[in-house]
Formats: sequence, structure tokens, C-alpha cells
Amino acid sequence: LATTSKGFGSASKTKFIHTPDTGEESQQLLKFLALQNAKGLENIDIGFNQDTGVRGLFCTSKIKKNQKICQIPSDCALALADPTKGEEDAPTAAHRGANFLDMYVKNEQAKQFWSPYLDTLPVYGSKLFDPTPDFYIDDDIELFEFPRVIQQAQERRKQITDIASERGLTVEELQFATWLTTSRSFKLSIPAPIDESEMPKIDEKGQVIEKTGEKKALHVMVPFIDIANHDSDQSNCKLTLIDPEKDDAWFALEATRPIAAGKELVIAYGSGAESSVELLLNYGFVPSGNRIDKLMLAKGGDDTITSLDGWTTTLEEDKTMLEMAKDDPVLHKILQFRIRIKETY
Ligand SMILES: C[S@@+](CC[C@H](N)C(=O)[O-])C[C@H]1O[C@@H](n2cnc3c(N)ncnc32)[C@H](O)[C@@H]1O
Repeated sequence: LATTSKGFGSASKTKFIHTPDTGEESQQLLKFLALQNAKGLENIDIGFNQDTGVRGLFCTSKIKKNQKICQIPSDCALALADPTKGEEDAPTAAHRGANFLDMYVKNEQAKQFWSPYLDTLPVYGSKLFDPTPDFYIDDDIELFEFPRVIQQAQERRKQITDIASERGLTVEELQFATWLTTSRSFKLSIPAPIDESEMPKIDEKGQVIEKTGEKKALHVMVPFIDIANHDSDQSNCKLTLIDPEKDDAWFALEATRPIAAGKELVIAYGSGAESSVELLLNYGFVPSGNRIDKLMLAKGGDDTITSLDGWTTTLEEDKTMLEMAKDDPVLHKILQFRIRIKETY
């Protein structure tokens, strides 16, 4: 417990729910960002949630609604495609993983510049590695008993195998890079950089059509902000892009509600309304609750379920097995998912 001032002489206790991350990697990342003129770093601690042990971001002081809690210069972000081409350059998750390896890990100059960030990323098999179903063997994938999970996990694996051979990468390195980039990147819609070498376009009246205004989808990894965890129902901040048309654009973590000092800063991943199926497939975790699941399972939704008859086990059996699967992370995640779906149904 620490004490913070509330103003007017009254002091209140701030309950911290995290243990600060004092490790060398985090300290180097903060130093690197400070050198790049990042703002608001003092408002946030990188730390470990004392309940879950998961690394995340925690605010050190009271935050107002709409406050830009921290700002990271856009030069620090890692684009996962050529910004002039956007999705054309990286249409699938596996392409973005391959681009990450080529552009940052295997490019000596880029690797050196970004090493304070790259060193903070999860490594394969570590506590921070939360595998998506495509890492599982076929028999385990089947145990999810959910058609779209099985189909997409297999599809992802095929994409990875194809792109690995196309780009001269090993399947293992590309599978991990694909997980890393999918679970940590933000999809943006940005004004496409103007290609001055291109001939100006003329409209039917012979007027030059302004080259601005065109938007491209681009996935980027934003150091530091990518440590924020997800909350399906109670996020308190979001990522915003400030001045995207200017050279000195910024990525900001912006409060969507007032936040008390000590709270974890949590965002809503992806579209902001991701079902637990999407969260599992792209980020590798099953949230403890998720209002969006009701819409997903509803009649006419993406994953309509008309009955629970086809499942091999009941909700109660899954809950009993979950208790026994504490030391088996693969089975634990499969059961968490089955319980999430059945509870929603
Ligand atoms: C963008 S990273 C967030 C930072 C991550 N905790 C770290 O320290 O590198 C996304 C990963 O964080 C974890 N994560 C985020 N939100 C979570 C949640 N609500 N429950 C469980 N794990 C979560 C998952 O492992 C996910 O793949």
C-alpha cells in the first residue's frame, strides 16, 4: 500500500495490485523510449498482476477521462508491411509474421535500433508465451469441439507452412513470429504516404485529384503500449493515433473513463468487440467473461449453436476436469474455452 494525495489536504490510500517489473529488459525499454521523447511514461508502471501473475501496465496516479496517459512517437513503432501498400503487402497473419522476421529480426540495422524493444518480447516456451490453437497437435485441436476453431487453426498452420517455404523461413520460426505479431499488433487505418513519382490523377473536368485522403490498413507493433492486457467488458483506455498525417505522429494510450491510481490499464483488443473465439485464435487466451459471446452464439450470428447435444461432455464435467487439469496448460485452455461457450449458451 502506498499513499497518494487527493488534494485539499486529504490523503487516501492507493491499493496497488501489481509488483513492478524491475528487470533489466523493461528498464532498457523505458530508457530507449525516453531517448525517443516518449511522454507520460511516469504515469505507468510495467508490472505483474498479483492475482494472475500476468505482465501488464498499471497507472501510478489518478487519470482523468480522455487523458492521453502516455504517448509513443510513431518512429518507434514497427510497421508489419510497407505502409504504401498496406494489406496488399501482408494479406495474412503469416505474411505479417514473415515481414517481422525480414524487416526487424534479420535486418541487422533495424535489429540494433529496436533491440531494447525486441528484448522485452515473449520467447517461445516462456511464461509470457500463450499459444494459439495452431501450435497444438491435431488431436488436441479437435478437443475444442468448435468447428470454426478447428478450421481456422488448421488454416493458419497451412498458411504458415506455405509462406515459410516461399520466404525461406523455418516453419517453427514463422509460427512463433506469426503468434507474436498477431497477439501484439494493432490494426490501423492510416493515410497512405504520397508517392511523388506517381503521375497525378485527373478527374473528368481535368482537375488534379488531391492525393491525400486515401486510407490503407496497416498492422503495427507499438512498444510499451503492447504490454497492455485485454478486458472484454471493462476496458478503461484505448490506443489512438495523433496527427497521422504529420511526420511526428504519436501513438497514445487514452483513458476512456476516469481511472483510480493503482488500477491496471486494460484495452479491448482487435475490433473492440471480439468474441472469445477470436481472442483464442489470435491472442491465445480465454477471457473469464465476455458479453460479446452472446451475440456470437445468437441465432444468425457467426457461430450459431442450436443445442449443446453434440458435445462429448457436459458443462459440469468440464468444470470437474478443469480442476484436475491445473498442470496441463493445453487441456486447461481447451476446458476453459468449452466452459466459456457452454456458459454463454
Ligand atoms: C499484447 S500482449 C499483452 C501483454 C502481455 N501480457 C505481455 O506481458 O507481453 C497479449 C497477450 O497478453 C495476454 N493477455 C492479455 N489479456 C489477457 C487476459 N484478459 N487474460 C489472459 N491473458 C491475457 C495473452 O497472453 C496475450 O497473448
